Amino acid sequence: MAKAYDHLFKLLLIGDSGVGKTCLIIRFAEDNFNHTYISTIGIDFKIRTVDIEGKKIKLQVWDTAGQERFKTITTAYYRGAMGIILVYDITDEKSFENIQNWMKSIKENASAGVERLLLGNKCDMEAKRKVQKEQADKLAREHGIRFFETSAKSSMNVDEAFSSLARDILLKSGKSYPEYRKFQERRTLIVLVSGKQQELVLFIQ
Ligand SMILES: Nc1nc2c(ncn2[C@@H]2O[C@H](COP(=O)(O)OP(=O)(O)OP(=O)(O)O)[C@@H](O)[C@H]2O)c(=O)[nH]1
Repeated sequence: MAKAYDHLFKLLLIGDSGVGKTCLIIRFAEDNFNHTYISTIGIDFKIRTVDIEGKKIKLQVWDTAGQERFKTITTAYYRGAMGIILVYDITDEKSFENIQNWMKSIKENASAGVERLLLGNKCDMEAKRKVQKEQADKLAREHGIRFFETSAKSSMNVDEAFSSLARDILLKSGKSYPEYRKFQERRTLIVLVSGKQQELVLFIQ
């Protein structure tokens, strides 16, 4: 039987508790929204397949708990992610300041070369805005990553954000390893060669 997708990309959402990570994933995967706040315990994932550049991309989107007490569990999932979405809440300045710490956590725990994306969520709450778009634009430019303001409630920019990350991963994998495009999945392992850390990339058919 033919495979239902051409590529499988694993994405991960991180950011402070309550910024809307779960709601963004539910909006993206199920086109739904709920006002009730149930804090994520540990980790969970949802799946949606999207069409990008004529390819079927299956996105496995992992949702992490923002609470500090789950940090050991959640950082263990960074290594397997090909794309990491950093989320803050535009009405919560602290969640924006903490993006620097989440960036640090990526550096310490994720694979080198992981694609990153910055999202300022809850942009439907303009009256309560605390973080200006220009501040986040500047931060994203400093880190060389894309930035969107989103609303899981109104669905503004949600599909666009996930698709742009998937497109960047697709382009990157095609550029770096053009002869391996036909393979379905890419896994990166960190191995020690003569005491030095090296990336070993496996292509799975
Ligand atoms: N107005 C508005 N509210 C939102 C939006 N996204 C999420 N919320 C609300 O914010 C609260 C927290 O959302 P969650 O998605 O559970 O937050 P989280 O980041 O997953 O939180 P943790 O699981 O604790 O890390 C809920 O009450 C949501 O209804 C949005 O775009 N706009």
